[in-house]
Amino acid sequence: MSVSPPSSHMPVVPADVTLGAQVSVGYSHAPSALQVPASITTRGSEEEEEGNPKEDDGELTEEEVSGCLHDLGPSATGLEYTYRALSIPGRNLTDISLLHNYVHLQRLEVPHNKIKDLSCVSHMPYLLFLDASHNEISQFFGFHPPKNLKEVDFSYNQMSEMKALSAYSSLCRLNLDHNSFREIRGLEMCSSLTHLSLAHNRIYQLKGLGKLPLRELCLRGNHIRKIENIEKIWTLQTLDLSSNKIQSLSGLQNLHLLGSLNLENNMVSDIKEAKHIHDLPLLRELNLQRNPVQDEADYRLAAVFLLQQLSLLDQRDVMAEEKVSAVNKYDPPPEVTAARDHMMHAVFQLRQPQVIFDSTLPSLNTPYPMLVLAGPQACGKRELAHRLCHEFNQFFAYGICHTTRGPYFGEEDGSDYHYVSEEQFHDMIRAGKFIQTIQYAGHWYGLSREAIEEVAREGLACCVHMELEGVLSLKSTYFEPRYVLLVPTDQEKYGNRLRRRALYTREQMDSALSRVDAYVRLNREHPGYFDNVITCDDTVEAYKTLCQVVREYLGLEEQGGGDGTSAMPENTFTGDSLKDTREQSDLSRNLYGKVQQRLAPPRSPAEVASQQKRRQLFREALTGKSPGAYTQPLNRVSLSASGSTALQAGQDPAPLSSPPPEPIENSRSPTAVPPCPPSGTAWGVLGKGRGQTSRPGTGTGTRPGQPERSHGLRLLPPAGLIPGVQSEAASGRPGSNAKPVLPPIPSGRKTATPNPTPP
Ligand SMILES: Nc1ncnc2c1ncn2[C@@H]1O[C@H](COP(=O)(O)OP(=O)(O)OP(=O)(O)O)[C@@H](O)[C@H]1O
Repeated sequence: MSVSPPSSHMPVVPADVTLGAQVSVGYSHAPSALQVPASITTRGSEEEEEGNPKEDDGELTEEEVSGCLHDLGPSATGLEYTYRALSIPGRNLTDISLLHNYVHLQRLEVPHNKIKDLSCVSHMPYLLFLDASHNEISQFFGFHPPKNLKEVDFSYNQMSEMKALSAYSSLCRLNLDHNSFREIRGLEMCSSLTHLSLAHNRIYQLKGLGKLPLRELCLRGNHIRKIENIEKIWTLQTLDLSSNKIQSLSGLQNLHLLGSLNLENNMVSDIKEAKHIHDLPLLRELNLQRNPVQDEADYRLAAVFLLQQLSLLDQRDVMAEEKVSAVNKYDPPPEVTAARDHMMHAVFQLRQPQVIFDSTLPSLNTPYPMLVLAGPQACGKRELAHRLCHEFNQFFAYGICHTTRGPYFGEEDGSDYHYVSEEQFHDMIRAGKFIQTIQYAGHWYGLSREAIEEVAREGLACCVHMELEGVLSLKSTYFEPRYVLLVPTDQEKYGNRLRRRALYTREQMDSALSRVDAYVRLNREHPGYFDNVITCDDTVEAYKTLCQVVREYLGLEEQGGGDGTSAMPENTFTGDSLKDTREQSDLSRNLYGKVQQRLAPPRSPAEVASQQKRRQLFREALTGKSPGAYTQPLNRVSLSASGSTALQAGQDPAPLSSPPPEPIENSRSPTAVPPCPPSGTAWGVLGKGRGQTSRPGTGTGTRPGQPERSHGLRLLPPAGLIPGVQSEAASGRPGSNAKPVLPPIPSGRKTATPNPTPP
């Protein structure tokens, strides 16, 4: 250990004499902790030795000091070794004036005494840390400022007024808890102040903090009603405003570094206040205990939802499951919405008497063909759907959804939508009428079974447009449409289109714009989720591409056709002759099959193999030895349909071998679909088409030369008439007798064909 050279003015006191066990190594020109006159420093011990203990008059003695010095090291000037810290807690000291001699002290701790006067600190220019808490000090910083003073604890004193601390530019931490301050002031120049605590004072207003570089601010237990004047304290990380009278969290929104906020025991009553701290990315801890907001139903879930960045709420960890539940409750992602939607409709359907939707039942071979145009609102998909259905009216018809929104100008009921009241819509949900629904921009939209069935009965593929959730929900059903995503890539153009419509609020437009990302993301993360993606910044271009895509689906290019109509030059069915009927049926069956095949999503090799196997089995059954074998598969098909119907009525399904009933006039009700007659002798039965209902995009009216379809029943040529029809047709629709004998396309779909003579 190096020792300072002895001074000529003042001898160094040997340690064992002056300071007992403490080592004396110091030297200074000014009196310091170590340069204590021996005569003084030994006084206490002499008195004790004489059995004359010093009276406790609250005056600090050299002896006490010598026993409480610590932290030996180089002085601030670096010229000598000194004790740099003095700690004398809880001695009932009232007078510490003696300490003015201890100029080298860097740390002074005199808590839990009865000190009123701290003027001795004026002589400690190197003081860095001062703890004078739990005393009786009434004067705020009543000493000349030690230039480098960094930390001061004046908590539990009797101070009531703050004064300017402009000379305390090094002050980092200031604890003024449990005093009687009413106002914060004088701190503006404390350019290093990072920690300030003024808990349990009488402060009624948040002010005087200017742009202090505070990282921690505690104002617990005051009378503050409003969070104000701290928006510029961008450095703030921890804020304790508990036990005040705060109602709103407004004023916190700019504190982007805030990580912990304690508002326990305040008057926050609305969880919506969380919006003010919603965007604070680093906020991890929030305490709102003992606020009226705690009484709100689902308070915690709502808070977790609004403040998903939190890891600790009301002193309880925020679990991952809580976050998931909260998000699913308040802003379910599309897949959750869709899953719920699907579950709801599945349950409501199950609760209804079983109905056979014969035209759209899933098929062993290919599913009912559908085309779904998906994309954000106003991307043009509705218009494209209409145009497509118009141009390709031999293949597609527009599936009319139901909605609770009112018609826009020019919209007619049954054209774009069926407009229904909210009550009607919910009645339909409860009646299990919908395949899927969506709540969008405050309105309900739903695709009903009947809407699809209506199109299917006409032998057409159903074309619908919908939002993402609709797609997700539809994917859970047995329908397997082709999905075409129409996505705007030019945000400005899309925004302009939304604006031009003058139908949407600002929020709706923002929401539509923001949803574009969801489509893009889904498409990126799940390649193949959509069968085609078409950019729709330019509607004309988008339509051209869509037509191209659809032609490819339909294989119309192969047939040398340009558009849908020209693709079928032979499409001249008159209905006059059996030959015509056969040819037309063959053609339309092929076309329909094509629509079906093309619109059905591609199958995996395993699926194809399985399908072939089933076909093979079916063929074997068809070419069986017994004469009845020919008709059995179809009978079985029809029986399964009618069996369901019979079961519903509490009857036994008809046995496979029993002769099928005569075809009956079809009613609109799918339950009325009769069992199929033996295919060798009878015709398949389809439900009633839309008849004369005018519908955009589908073409209306009866073709010249065709009989008016008054009964809504369509009979088709027996499958056996055309080579290969039986197996193809029959195998196509187990569980339904309708699909194998779908009507001719296009002309046959509008009218019933005459009942041909069975072979
Ligand atoms: N059954 C449904 N399922 C899912 N989404 C649907 C359904 N029916 C309609 N939608 C979609 O709901 C959104 C709102 O429909 P609406 O007709 O009110 O909007 P719009 O302003 O006319 O826009 P668009 O021109 O896209 O139809 C549209 O994106 C539409 O495609």
